[in-house]
Amino acid sequence: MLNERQTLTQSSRVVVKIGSALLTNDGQGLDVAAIEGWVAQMAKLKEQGRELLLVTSGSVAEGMVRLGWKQRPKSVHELQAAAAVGQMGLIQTWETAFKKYGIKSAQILLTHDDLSNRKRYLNARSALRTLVDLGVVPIINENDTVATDEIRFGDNDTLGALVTNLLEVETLVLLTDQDGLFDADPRENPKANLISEGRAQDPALLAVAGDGGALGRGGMFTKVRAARLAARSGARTVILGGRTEQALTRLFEGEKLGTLLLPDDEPITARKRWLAGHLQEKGVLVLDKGASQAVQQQGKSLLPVGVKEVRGRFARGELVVCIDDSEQRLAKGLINYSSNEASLLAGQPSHQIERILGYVEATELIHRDNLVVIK
Ligand SMILES: Nc1ncnc2c1ncn2[C@@H]1O[C@H](COP(=O)(O)OP(=O)(O)O)[C@@H](O)[C@H]1O
Ligand SMILES: N[C@@H](CCC(=O)OP(=O)(O)O)C(=O)O
Repeated sequence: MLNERQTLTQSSRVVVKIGSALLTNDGQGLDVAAIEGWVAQMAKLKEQGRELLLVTSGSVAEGMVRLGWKQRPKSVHELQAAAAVGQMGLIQTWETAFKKYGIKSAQILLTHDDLSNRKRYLNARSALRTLVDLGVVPIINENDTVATDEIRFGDNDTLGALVTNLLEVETLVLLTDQDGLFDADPRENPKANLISEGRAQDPALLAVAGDGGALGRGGMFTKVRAARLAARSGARTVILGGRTEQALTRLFEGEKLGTLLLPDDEPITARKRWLAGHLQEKGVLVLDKGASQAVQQQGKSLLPVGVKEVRGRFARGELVVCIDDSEQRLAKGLINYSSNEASLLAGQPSHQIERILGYVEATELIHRDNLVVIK
């Protein structure tokens, strides 16, 4: 049996989130040398065959420096202005650093709403999946020009967890300016001890996690909360000191660094619960024998050709139930087409989708990653 740290080394898809405190040397402007150091490590992780997504903060902090503002503004419109100015420098710095290793990167700006609205959820998911499949590193930040709550609280930890849920990521790494979660805030109590491992859902952890510093950040509280959210899709979270030499590469070699927060459930169980618990069933698809077997026994995606009937009204991204012709419930999943579109596509081979609808959203009605079999 592998221990938890060894299991970590086998992560094939990883989200690395880097906070403002680290990126900007506590508000002094972007720390380009440090950024180059993390990119060198991420390039190694990629060489090891891992897929990587980066969630980066720092747009507001960098914008403040560029605009000559000494203090983080309070008003949302000024925060948005700072973010818009700073995001330019942030993305340029990352892109230049990744380019040195021949790694392509892409800018993705998201709001939390994008990930709770079902249709936009699927859109964000397929765009990010495509980038990752192409070997591109998505560089994700909040879309601060349209976000108001997020920018006020300055919390990219939650965004990191939502991206983790979105793409079945195994490990979320929250890089920060402390070596991990301590049993008290080390800025206030120098004798505080590092917590090396815990369960994300442990309420005692939230109790010791304090808030952030002068840049108006979420601190450890939002990190533990993010770990809980990530655990909902079975992911583990590591809160890791970004200033420690080669922290990222050493972590994925199995070294006991940072705070590892574990999910209670296996990824599959967690994902099932997530799909089942958070969404209402909006429609029913009646499958023919071939499709029933493919979905239930072979874990395949559901193609339109195997659907005999579509019931109910639903939009792209909503949850539908698949049943066989004796009304037995087989599976449920997030559908790629609305009920009107699905009715037109039922019974048709996938290569006809474009002729019928005029466009192709996906070749399958429900992708197997978004499908959970009912036992
Ligand atoms: N129990 C704790 N253990 C470690 N750090 C803590 C704890 N409670 C509060 N903190 C504070 O959280 C800060 C990190 O959070 P934050 O400033 O939001 O960073 P980031 O920009 O990386 O998200 C640390 O600098 C630390 O002072
Ligand atoms: N999206 C904004 C705010 C995000 C933020 O500050 O988060 P964090 O530093 O990770 O707690 C930014 O890039 O500055």
